[in-house]
Amino acid sequence: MTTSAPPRHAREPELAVATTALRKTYRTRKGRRVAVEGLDLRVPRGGVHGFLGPNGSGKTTTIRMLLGLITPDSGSMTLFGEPVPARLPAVVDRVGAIVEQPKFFPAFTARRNLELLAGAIGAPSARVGQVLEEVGLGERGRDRFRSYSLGMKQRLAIAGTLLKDPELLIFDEPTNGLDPAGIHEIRQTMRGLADAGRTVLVSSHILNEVQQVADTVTIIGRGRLLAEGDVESILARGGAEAVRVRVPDPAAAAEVLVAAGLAPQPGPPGTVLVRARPGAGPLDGSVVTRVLAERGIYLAELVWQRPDLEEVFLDLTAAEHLGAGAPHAAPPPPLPPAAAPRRSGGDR
Ligand SMILES: Nc1ncnc2c1ncn2[C@@H]1O[C@H](COP(=O)(O)OP(=O)(O)OP(=O)(O)O)[C@@H](O)[C@H]1O
Repeated sequence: MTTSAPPRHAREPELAVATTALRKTYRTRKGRRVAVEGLDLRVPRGGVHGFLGPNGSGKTTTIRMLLGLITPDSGSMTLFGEPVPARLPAVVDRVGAIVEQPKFFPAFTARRNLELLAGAIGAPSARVGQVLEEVGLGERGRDRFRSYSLGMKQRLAIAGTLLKDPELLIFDEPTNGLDPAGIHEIRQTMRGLADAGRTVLVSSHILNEVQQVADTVTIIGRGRLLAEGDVESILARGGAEAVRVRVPDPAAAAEVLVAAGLAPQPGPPGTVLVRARPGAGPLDGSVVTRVLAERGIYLAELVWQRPDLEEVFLDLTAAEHLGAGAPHAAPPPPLPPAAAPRRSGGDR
């Protein structure tokens, strides 16, 4: 840890989590492997913050450093404006985390498992019923753990993190191994926790999965920051919207569209994807229909396609490889001040 200069975020208590120039390398047989490289992470208080990046991009390493489980090589970190790990004992009760799967006794009921956990961590046993309700397991608390679905097991793990009533929850890949129904349950649970005023920091390598529930996100690649901000503005940076048109002869349609100054690409069979040329302003769907109709090509279907976070990530990493959009050369737009914009509703 650097100690010379005070960390830039140390007095930003509106941020639940902040890291500055965080770096971590691991010693391997082939030398040092950089896991996290100069990472600035800023998680506003309130809402769901997606911490996104492909496998091996440094998410778990960052989370483990925040929780004091491993030590950074350099850089600084704060939780609620308090420098960690130095002040971790002062803030640890405000943080609940799932980094590895907690162990529960299969033959005991969910309620009994949580009572044992509460006793072990010094949480009041009266919280057990409340946290079961909070994760939607109030009706199933008397069932044995082994009878639970994977989604319910994961919700029970989340219930365990709530026993001390923390303000910040950190979940590392909580939907790994879950089926769509389980993923839906966890998303709804995270949304509910955020809507109740908590901050949820959730990591995932499936960007689009978190896109549906996150208010703000940080996207990393190879340990470096690629983008941060609210989901809408990151999607807006992700390149032009496109329309997908279904036509009898996609090749003929593509020629017409090129001649009209548009940028067609092959789409799924029988379709063409059309984007505006870079710098040509937003795409106008009526122009697409008109230029094709003028040449006797009539659309069977026109569908707007918005970029998603996966596409934004691919664009960002492609730009990085070309050296055009190196992550620190063009800093991302700042996060909105204080709490992230809230979205109402459950699963999205
Ligand atoms: N204990 C370790 N020793 C050596 N290298 C490690 C160790 N832990 C992680 N790494 C390496 O550090 C890099 C970042 O790993 P990390 O687990 O933090 O990424 P991640 O984004 O959480 O990935 P995943 O989604 O697969 O968990 C990877 O290249 C990984 O192989």
